Amino acid sequence: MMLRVALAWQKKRVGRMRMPSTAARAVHSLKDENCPILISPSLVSLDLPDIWNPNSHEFPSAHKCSNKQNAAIIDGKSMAEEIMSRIAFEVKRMKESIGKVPGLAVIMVGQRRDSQTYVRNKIKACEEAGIKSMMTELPDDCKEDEVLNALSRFNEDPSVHGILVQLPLPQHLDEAKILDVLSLEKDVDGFHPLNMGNLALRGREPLFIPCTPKGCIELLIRSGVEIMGKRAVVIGRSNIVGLPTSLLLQRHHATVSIIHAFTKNPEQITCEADIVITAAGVPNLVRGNWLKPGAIVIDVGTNPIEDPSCEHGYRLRGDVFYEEAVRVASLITPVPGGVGPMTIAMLLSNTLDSAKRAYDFT
Ligand SMILES: NC(=O)C1=CN([C@@H]2O[C@H](COP(=O)(O)OP(=O)(O)OC[C@H]3O[C@@H](n4cnc5c(N)ncnc54)[C@H](OP(=O)(O)O)[C@@H]3O)[C@@H](O)[C@H]2O)C=CC1
Ligand SMILES: Nc1nc(=O)c2c([nH]1)NC[C@@H]1CN(c3ccc(C(=O)N[C@@H](CCC(=O)O)C(=O)O)cc3)C=[N+]21
Repeated sequence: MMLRVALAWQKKRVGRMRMPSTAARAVHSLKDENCPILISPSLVSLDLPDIWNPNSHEFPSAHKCSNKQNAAIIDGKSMAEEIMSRIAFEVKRMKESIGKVPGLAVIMVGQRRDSQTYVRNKIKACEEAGIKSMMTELPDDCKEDEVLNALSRFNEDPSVHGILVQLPLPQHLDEAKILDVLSLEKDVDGFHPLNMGNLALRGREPLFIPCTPKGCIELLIRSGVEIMGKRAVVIGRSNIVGLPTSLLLQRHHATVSIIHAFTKNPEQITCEADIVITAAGVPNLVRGNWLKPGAIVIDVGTNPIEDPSCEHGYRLRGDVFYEEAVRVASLITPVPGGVGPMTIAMLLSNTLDSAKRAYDFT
């Protein structure tokens, strides 16, 4: 039987037809609620692991490989919707109380189709939450100075609280130089070297945690998974996903192994993991026999596979061979509908936090 891990109240929402968006719809129902938007604890509290004890996910002891689907599906889409509703509520409260709303600026260079889709999704999510969004689009062959100028304008604009430079940038642009210029206080992606460094250093706290890793942790915690003491494997070590995910898992006291393109026998390492987070960009890389029975699998991979029968001529596939993995794992995220929507929710959450910090609004 397929189980869906989602929040029960989501199904009970009323007034679906009248409100324009999911986020706006739930604003009314949240008026009296006073709980935090995200469940993951702040990094400061992680220095005191014994005070934090979430409900623990039970790992099945028996080997459960069969033809049946065993894993519960982590419903990232509805978890993200729930978070977005709370963000929309907070944005409304901010607007009513100080007459300001958070602002997110996006810089996009070039015409990559996947980047256009992601950016469009992010801007739509901002609209739904009442966050102001701005976008600068530059041509593929633009000069580095044009990007830096756009960045400086957003750095200085007090109505902008978050800046996102959509990656990857075209080859001729120096990504490191551009990210260095991004104001630390507006780095809602968490990619600035100081934010990344502070994520890595014990006793320090970054201003922002990168959205995809933060979304992965939030998915785990919302699904009742205890991370502390678990063996985790991260596949991929990129600056935007793999590396910060492994750092964040360590902050949560997991024992972390990192697999990359030069790792020998990755399946032997993955087989020992309680939690597997994949971000390799290789469709179907992780087969069912790479997984320990009962493992928890978070699939970040979002890989387009040509398919003329689909609306856009392609469909999305994760890094995990889903049909096999679902028979071995105990919990798994789908693609689409898993990490992707959560990444966007975390971006909006970081932008809201940034605006609250800028206006000293609690
Ligand atoms: N859902 C979401 O929110 C997001 C999804 N993504 C998706 O996640 C995936 C990864 O993205 P990103 O981190 O930017 O990708 P990168 O290409 O920057 O990094 C890929 C990483 O995977 C490693 N790798 C590549 N092939 C293999 C292999 N065969 N075995 C083991 N490791 C391998 C690489 O190793 P090495 O370092 O040795 O080269 C590298 O560290 C993509 O599918 C992307 O679309 C990305 C961001 C957000
Ligand atoms: N500065 C920067 N920050 C990023 O966070 C960043 C980036 N650059 N470059 C590219 C990657 C990729 N990424 C995704 C975001 C949402 C989905 C997402 O919403 N996916 C949907 C499907 C979307 C679709 O249908 O195409 C899902 O999985 O359900 C996917 C991928 C953020 N990235």
